[in-house]
Amino acid sequence: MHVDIGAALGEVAEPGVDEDELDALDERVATAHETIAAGRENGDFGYAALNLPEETDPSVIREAVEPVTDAEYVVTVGIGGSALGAKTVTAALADRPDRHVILDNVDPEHIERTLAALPLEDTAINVVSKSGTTAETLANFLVVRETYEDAGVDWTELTVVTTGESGPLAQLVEEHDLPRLPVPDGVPGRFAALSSVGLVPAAILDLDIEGLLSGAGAAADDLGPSLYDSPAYAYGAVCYALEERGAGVNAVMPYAERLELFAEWFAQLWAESLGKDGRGQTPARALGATDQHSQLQLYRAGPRDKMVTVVRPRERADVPVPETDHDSLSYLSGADLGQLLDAEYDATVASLAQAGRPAVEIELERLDAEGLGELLFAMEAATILVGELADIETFTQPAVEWGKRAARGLLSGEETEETKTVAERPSYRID
Ligand SMILES: O=P(O)(O)OC[C@H]1O[C@](O)(CO)[C@@H](O)[C@@H]1O
Repeated sequence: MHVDIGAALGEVAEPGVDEDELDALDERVATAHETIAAGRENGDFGYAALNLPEETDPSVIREAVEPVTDAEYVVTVGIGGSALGAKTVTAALADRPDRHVILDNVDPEHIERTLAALPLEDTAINVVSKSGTTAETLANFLVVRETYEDAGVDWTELTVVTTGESGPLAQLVEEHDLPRLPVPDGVPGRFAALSSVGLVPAAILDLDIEGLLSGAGAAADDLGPSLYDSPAYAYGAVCYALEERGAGVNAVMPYAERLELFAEWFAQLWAESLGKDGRGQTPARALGATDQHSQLQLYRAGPRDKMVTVVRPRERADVPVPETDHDSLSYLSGADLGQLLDAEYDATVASLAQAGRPAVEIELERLDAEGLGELLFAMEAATILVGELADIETFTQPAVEWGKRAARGLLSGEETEETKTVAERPSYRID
């Protein structure tokens, strides 16, 4: 994996990072790296996530899912970090990503329609919750369980659970003697893709989870005291510097359909880790080349409040564009779709630079298990670095708790501070 920051430098972009500022940043990266390395060494909360490539044992995951590896489909019941990593991995690596169905919302129509379309007897159930208490996950699991029971399908034979040792989900595991995989200690959900939290569906679909972990391990080896030698830190440091200079939005635009969900996974990682103390870049999800035809106008001619992160694999499938005798289409003849997509990528980066808008390029040799592992790990390390440079608490998400308490209170009918505030919330209806 390599990172190209050329289109984010000060002589090209506004906001931009001047080369002499990079040296000053690099000194701070060296200090931050020391903290990160010490945190990894001690297995400290959050930093421990960067030890997962070594500590995750794929054979343990394969053993736990062995009873369900002949399932045609797998349905994941989880939300946030307990779903995004898993769906990113199968979307990127599976030949048939449709075999992995995700229930990471509680929309009744969607749940009903999704379950109705699944051959339940041939669908494994992957339930994931670090806390074991998340309302959406537990509600969906109860609905899934009842749906299987109503269909006369023994869900206990098809279920694998990843959760902690306590909580209602752990109790269900005990009650029904379900196979349980642990959540890694000291790792926030959004940083847990490289563990059983993110790898169970990939193992059930027999994807290369070993390659994924070794790719992540290679990225871990790249971490060092200088941004000039570590693509992950270079990405993080430049994002931090651009945010400091007004780029409050980070539009993540992979040029590969198989990486569309990567942008969704990144959005949680970036927002929930760095959205603190009144700061934090807003991650915007886009897809190249599709969103050139929807968002690029804004990225190139809108407010100078954003940066664009483009991602591409260099190796692509070969789908030639058929010859045609239309002169106006002669420029397409002989090309293949991959060449067209890469031309679009290069043109978009150049068009942003030409308009003085900052962009950072992330390139993988190829989008295989190793490449994806490297990318996921590098983005986690970049996030942790930004947290160090911004001096914020990267690994918690206190701001999400109020809403959870309010929703729980509304459902239980309990009158709480939160439910009172909900009842009194501002309203100015226009019908
Ligand atoms: O894995 P759990 O505990 O069900 O939490 C799911 C998600 O909810 C959050 O806690 C936010 O509400 C995320 O940080 C987490 O990834």
